[in-house]
Amino acid sequence: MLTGTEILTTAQMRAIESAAMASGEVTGLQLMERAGTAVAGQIRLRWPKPGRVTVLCGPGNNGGDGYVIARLLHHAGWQVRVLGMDNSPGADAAEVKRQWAKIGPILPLTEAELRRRGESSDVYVDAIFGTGLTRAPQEDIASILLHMGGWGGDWAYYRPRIVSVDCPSGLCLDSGFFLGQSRVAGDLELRAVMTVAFDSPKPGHLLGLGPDCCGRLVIADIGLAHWRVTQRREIADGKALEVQRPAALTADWPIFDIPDNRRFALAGKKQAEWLTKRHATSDHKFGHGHALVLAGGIARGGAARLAARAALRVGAGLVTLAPPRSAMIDHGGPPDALMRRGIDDAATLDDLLTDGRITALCIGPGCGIDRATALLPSLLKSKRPAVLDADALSALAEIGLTDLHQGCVLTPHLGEFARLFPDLTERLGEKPRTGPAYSKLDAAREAAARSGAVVLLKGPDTVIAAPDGRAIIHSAFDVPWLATAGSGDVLAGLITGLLARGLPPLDAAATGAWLHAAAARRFGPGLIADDLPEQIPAVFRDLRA
Ligand SMILES: NC(=O)C1=CN([C@@H]2O[C@H](COP(=O)(O)OP(=O)(O)OC[C@H]3O[C@@H](n4cnc5c(N)ncnc54)[C@H](O)[C@@H]3O)[C@@H](O)[C@H]2O)[C@@H](O)CC1
Ligand SMILES: [K+]
Repeated sequence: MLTGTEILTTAQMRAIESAAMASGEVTGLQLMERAGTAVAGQIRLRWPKPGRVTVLCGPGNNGGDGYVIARLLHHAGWQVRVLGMDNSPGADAAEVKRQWAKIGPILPLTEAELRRRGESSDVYVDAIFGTGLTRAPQEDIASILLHMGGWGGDWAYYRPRIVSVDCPSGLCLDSGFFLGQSRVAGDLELRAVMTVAFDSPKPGHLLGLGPDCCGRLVIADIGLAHWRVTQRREIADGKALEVQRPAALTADWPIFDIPDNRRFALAGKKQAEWLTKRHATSDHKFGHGHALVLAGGIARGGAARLAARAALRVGAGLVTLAPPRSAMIDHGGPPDALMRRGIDDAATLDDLLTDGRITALCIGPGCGIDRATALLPSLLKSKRPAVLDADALSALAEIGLTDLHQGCVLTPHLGEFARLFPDLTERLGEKPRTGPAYSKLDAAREAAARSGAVVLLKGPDTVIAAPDGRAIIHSAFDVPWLATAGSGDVLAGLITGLLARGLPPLDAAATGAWLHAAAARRFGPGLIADDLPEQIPAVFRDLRA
């Protein structure tokens, strides 16, 4: 598989930091100095004219970064006010706290102090909690965070400039949820205009409420790459994660600014590029695969035709639409490039699947649950790569997961996922109280391991997981207009077309998700699902340019 950008859990990040410090080549204090320097540098880049800044420092090393930032901004001419805690932090944070104390006072970290009249600031640096958050904030800190959360709801046209160090405090960086708060967005999550995190993105920057609350995400290199590479082989579960991001960057949505100008490789995008350039092993249409899309009865044609059209557009050599014979007339609409074949029952499907040139199947969109239930056993028995979507997922919830195989891609939204994996959904719905909180990534991985299939769990934060533990996060919070009727049918068709062309299931799912969002991004608001397949040629053309 082509590699994308690695993301690290908080435990993995700690392991890398420990390895770096144990090597004797770098100290914790140096890392803290680099982290603080990166944040102060980003603040000065964004707001070159020194102003008034309040730095809120928590009890641990995140707070330590805050004291470094306070000192550096002070030396750069900013008027700095520091709010901190009366605790004994670790040696590194204690040292930078001492250094700050020689420059200025440390006022109490309380809501009253934060709100003191006449003390408003141009920028607030949130260095309260980072990767060390283990439980919901309490008392004074909870009320500060709640107060700052109230500064920036969705409809606030002026967001005070909160810059978060590593993450908005209270956010669990493994799950993207705020500990002690509901998983649904409210008005009280702390929303930063910019978050500067270190070395690699964490799952919480990309999942759940993270993308909205982090604001612009800057990943600062603090010199840990060497240990990341060596530790990668040793990371306990050995499972690399990858991340994709929108190609078109929009302000205040996740952006990865890499100080050393490394390019972030995008798993799905790289594969899409490869698809546009690859030399087919054969110029014959069968060299590009043959996808079979099982359709439903009368008046259910649209969904399957959307999927079939997407499979054609993504480059499957042939696509056959297979409704029951009685509904053939209803499925006669465009595109004319589609072939049609009536399939009434499992025996006819068995017959058809003796043709080895059919390289991928799609079942679910507009299929009807009864028909999906009747045809699924034949489809699964054929061991052919297949996308199971919509009605096929409901059917699967009835007949069980036992016959799934590695060539299957399940594409549930959260509701369908709940029918298939009720226990995982229940865990995903619980209020997160302790970190690391159970995440969408955990749920998708468990579902893939349990079912033996690739699971693509939809949403603006789509998670794609394979049974062997590999996982990909595809964040597309910038295209809310993709949530439109029929959009999922198109995604199923894109993945089917890519499977038909021979992509392995995890790659096909990741590339399909990437193309799907890229098509929506290229069209813009006002999109209906019919527009999506029509954008695919333009997306491919852009990739070739
Ligand atoms: N470890 C390192 O080498 C580096 C760490 N860095 C910074 O250090 C941060 C991690 O530091 P820490 O591990 O000290 O953790 P944090 O500073 O994120 O957490 C602070 C401390 O608060 C305690 N705590 C957790 N939840 C709490 C709650 N609800 N109420 C009260 N106390 C709570 C924890 O036990 C922890 O000791 C990173 O996010 C990053 O900002 C950077 O300086 C770069 C280098
Ligand atoms: K923070």
